Amino acid sequence: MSTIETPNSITITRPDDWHLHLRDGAALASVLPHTARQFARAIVMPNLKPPVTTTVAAAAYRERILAALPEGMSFEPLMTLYLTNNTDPDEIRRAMDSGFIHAVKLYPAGATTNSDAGVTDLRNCYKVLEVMQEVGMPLLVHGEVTDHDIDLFDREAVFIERVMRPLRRDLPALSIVFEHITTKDAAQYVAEAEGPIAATITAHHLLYNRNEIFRGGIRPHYYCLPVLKREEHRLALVTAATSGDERFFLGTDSAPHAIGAKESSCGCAGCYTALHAMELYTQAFADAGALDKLEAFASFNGPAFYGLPRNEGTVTLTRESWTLPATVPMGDNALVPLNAGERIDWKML
Ligand SMILES: NC(=O)N[C@@H](CC(=O)O)C(=O)O
Ligand SMILES: [Zn+2]
Ligand SMILES: [Zn+2]
Repeated sequence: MSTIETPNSITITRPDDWHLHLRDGAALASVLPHTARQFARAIVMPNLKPPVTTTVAAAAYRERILAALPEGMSFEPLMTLYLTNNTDPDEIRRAMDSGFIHAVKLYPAGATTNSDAGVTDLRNCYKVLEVMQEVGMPLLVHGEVTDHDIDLFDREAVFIERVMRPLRRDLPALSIVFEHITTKDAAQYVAEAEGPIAATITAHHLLYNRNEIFRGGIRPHYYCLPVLKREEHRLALVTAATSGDERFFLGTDSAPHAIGAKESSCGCAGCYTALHAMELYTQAFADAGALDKLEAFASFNGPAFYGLPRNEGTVTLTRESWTLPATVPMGDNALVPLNAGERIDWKML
């Protein structure tokens, strides 16, 4: 696997997205080609309504994804199950045996979009987590506490102390991905922890701090959860992503919401980056003078953690300015991508 790198062009092994929302139905059909153009595979989040809680439901969802894939495009959905207070330990064995389910997702109840069916107390799930540890099924974590007395910007740091440390003390061999980390606390925790732990990092958390949500007015398309943090946290994430540490890998958390659900008096959380994810990551790595570290982050570290082969083939990004559309179709509605109407400096061929 060779990396051909010049300041104006980079060719890397075809990357994967280790954290993605594809939704369902007409929305799925609209957004899937964007991801399939950029990535060979993606870990598909199970927070549908109702959530994907069984192997049977995940199999049906996987078929709907494959049926929505345009002719001539190749893409492999890596399915996940949504953990609830009532998940049956036997469901984990069925999921493992399926071969197409690669992880189980923990949403603390009320933490984010479609998390109402999530876990209210992780102690309800210990039998399930023990089976996951035994069979080698990774746990993916939306790492925020939801208690109302915790400041929104502290939710991830508090999660480390209250949930992550006790969980990993009790189940030290359970593989865990700390999803979409947003703080220096989480980056440091993952870098220093013992045992099988990794983290995904989004492009928007590498490029923006929380000022972006308020630049010249309130900008709902920059609102996601966990919310953008202070500059010192962004810098820590850039350091982690570009460090070469194989525990950190790419997960866009691209999260499509119809325009009206975002531009609202109570707008949904989620940034849509599936259209231009690799361009954004390349920008972040170029800004850090670390283009030589992009391939490991985007194409090697994720498969190594999940025990999957690296992809065949390559993609090339060149330094070429283009303008993001103002909107893109989403079923018979539309969504506003991150950076809508703005110029960006890299282009995937
Ligand atoms: N990241 C988000 O802000 N939103 C995600 C849910 C999630 O990943 O927490 C969504 O499904 O819309
Ligand atoms: Zn999340
Ligand atoms: Zn997500």
